Amino acid sequence: MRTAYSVETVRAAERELMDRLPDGALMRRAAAGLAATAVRMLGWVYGARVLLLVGGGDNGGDALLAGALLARRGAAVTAVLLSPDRAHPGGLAALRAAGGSAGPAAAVSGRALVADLVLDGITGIGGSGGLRPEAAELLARLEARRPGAAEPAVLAVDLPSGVDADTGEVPGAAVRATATATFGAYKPGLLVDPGRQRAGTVRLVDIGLGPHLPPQPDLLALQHSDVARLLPLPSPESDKYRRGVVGVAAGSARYPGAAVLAVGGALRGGAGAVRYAGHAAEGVVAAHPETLVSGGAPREAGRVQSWVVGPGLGTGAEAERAVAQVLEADVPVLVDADGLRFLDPGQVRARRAPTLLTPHAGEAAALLDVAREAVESERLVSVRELARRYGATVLLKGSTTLVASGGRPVRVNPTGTGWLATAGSGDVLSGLAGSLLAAGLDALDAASVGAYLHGLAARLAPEPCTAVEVAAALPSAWQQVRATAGTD
Ligand SMILES: NC(=O)C1=CN([C@@H]2O[C@H](COP(=O)(O)OP(=O)(O)OC[C@H]3O[C@@H](n4cnc5c(N)ncnc54)[C@H](OP(=O)(O)O)[C@@H]3O)[C@@H](O)[C@H]2O)[C@@H](O)CC1
Ligand SMILES: Nc1ncnc2c1ncn2[C@@H]1O[C@H](COP(=O)(O)OP(=O)(O)O)[C@@H](O)[C@H]1O
Ligand SMILES: [K+]
Repeated sequence: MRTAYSVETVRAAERELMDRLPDGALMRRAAAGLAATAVRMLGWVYGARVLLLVGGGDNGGDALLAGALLARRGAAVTAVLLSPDRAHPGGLAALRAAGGSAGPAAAVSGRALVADLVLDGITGIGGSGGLRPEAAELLARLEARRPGAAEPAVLAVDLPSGVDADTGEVPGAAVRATATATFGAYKPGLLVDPGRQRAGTVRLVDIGLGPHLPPQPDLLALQHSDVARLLPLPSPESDKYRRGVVGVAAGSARYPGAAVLAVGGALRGGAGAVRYAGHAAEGVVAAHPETLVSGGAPREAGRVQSWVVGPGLGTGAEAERAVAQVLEADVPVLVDADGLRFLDPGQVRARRAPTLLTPHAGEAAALLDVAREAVESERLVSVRELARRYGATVLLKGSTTLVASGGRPVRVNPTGTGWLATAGSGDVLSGLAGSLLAAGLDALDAASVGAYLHGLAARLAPEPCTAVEVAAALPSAWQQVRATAGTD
C-alpha cells in the first residue's frame, strides 16, 4: 500500500523527529537523498552542469545542500536565488565552500541557465498559490531555450513548485519535473492530477519520519498484494447464489451496448450470477448467454445481492422509475451515468445499505452544480464533497480515479491509463464494481478493486483497446494480481 500524508501531518511528524535529532540533521538527510537521486538521473557527476532554483525557505535549503554535495564531486553548480536575502544561510555557505556559485535571478545570464540537470527548490510544502511572477518568469526563461538545445532533466525537491501539496491543484505557473524526490512521505498532490502530471517519476527519500506518522494516511493507493487479499474467491461450499448475484439495470432500446458492456464487466467481477433487467435483453443474451435476463423493471427481476443502475438507461420516466426501484432495495447499489441524473441527496443518505456513485468529471460537476473544469482541477476536494453530500461512497473517474467514503482515507487508483478513455469502458467498470459488491466487498473496496483491475486490464488489452477488449482482459488482470501479489 502506498500512503500519502497532508502537509499538516508531515509537519507534526517532522517536529517530533526534529526534537530528537541534532540541528540540521533532517535537512542533511533530505539533501543526501536528493543528491543521490540527482546522480542517478545524470548518470555521471564530474563536469555535469547543475542549476539550482532556490526559493527563500527550507526547500531552497535542501537544493543548496544537495548542490554542495554535487559540487564536491566535481559538478559545476550554479544557484539562482529568488529571494537572495532569505536564501538558507547554511546551504548557501556550504555551496560556496564546495566551489559552487550563487546569484540573484535578475543577474543570471541566459548562458548560466543552460544545464544538464535543474533542481527545483523554489517552494515545497510551504508554497501556496501559483508561482509568483519572478519565479514564473525564471521558469519561462528556462523553457525558452535556444532552438535545438537539449532539454535539461528537472528534479523537483519534495514536490514540483507551484503544485498544491495537499490537493494536487495547479492554480497557476508550476514546474514540470522529470522526477521528484519527496521526503519522509508522499504528499497527496504527487498522486492526484493535475499535480501528478507535473511530478514525473516520484522517489520517496527515507528521512526517518515513518514512526512519527499516524496509522491513518490522508490518501492511499492499493498495490497488487492489497488487491489480491480483497479478491472474492470461491470456497468448496460455494454455489452461484452464495458467490453473490448482481443485478444490472442498464441499456435501452437506443443504447443496448451499454447493457452488454456492463454485464460483460459484471460477469468478470467475482459474483456467481448476473441478472439483467431492461430493454436490451436480446443483445445481452446474444453477447453473454449465461445472463439471467428479464425484459421488465428491476423490481420484477428476482433476488440480487447488489444492483448496478444507469449505464445507457436514458433519461425518461421509465429510467427514473428503474433508479427509484433500485434505490428502494435494501442491497448495495451502484449508480452510474444516466442514473446519476435522478439522485436526491436526502434519499441516498437515508438508505441503510451502501450506495456507490461513479460519476466522471462532467457528471460530478452536474451533481455539485459547478463547472466541469472546477472538478478536474480540484478532484480531491470534489470527490470528498460528493461523498459528504450524498452520504455515499463516490468513485470519481478520469485521469486520476479517486474513491472517497466517509472519514476513511481517499483511495487513488494507480493503474489508470489514458487508453481507458474509450467509449463504453465506464460501463464495464460499473458492472465490475457492482459484481464485487454482490460478492461481499464493502463499497470502498469494491470501487477501488474494480478501478484497479479495470486499469490493469486496459494495460494488458491490445493497444489501442476497445471497451469489449478491456472486459475480455479482466481475467488476465485478476490472474496477474493473484500471481504477483507479495512481489510488489
Ligand atoms: N517536512 C519535513 O520533514 C522536511 C522538510 N524539508 C524541506 O522543507 C520544505 C518546507 O520548507 P518551508 O517550510 O521553509 O517552506 P518552502 O516549501 O521552502 O516554501 C516557503 C518559501 O517559498 C516562498 N513561497 C511561498 N509560496 C510561493 C509562491 N507561490 N511562489 C513563490 N514563492 C513562494 C515563501 O515566501 P514567503 O511567503 O515567505 O515570502 C518562502 O520563501 C519541504 O518542502 C522540504 O523541502 C527538509 O529539509 C527536511 C524534512
Ligand atoms: N485520461 C484518462 N486516464 C485514465 N483513465 C481515464 C482517462 N479518461 C477516462 N478514463 C477512464 O475511462 C473510463 C471512462 O468512463 P466513462 O467516462 O463513464 O465513459 P463511458 O461512458 O464511455 O463508458 C473511466 O474508468 C475513467 O476513469
Ligand atoms: K520544489
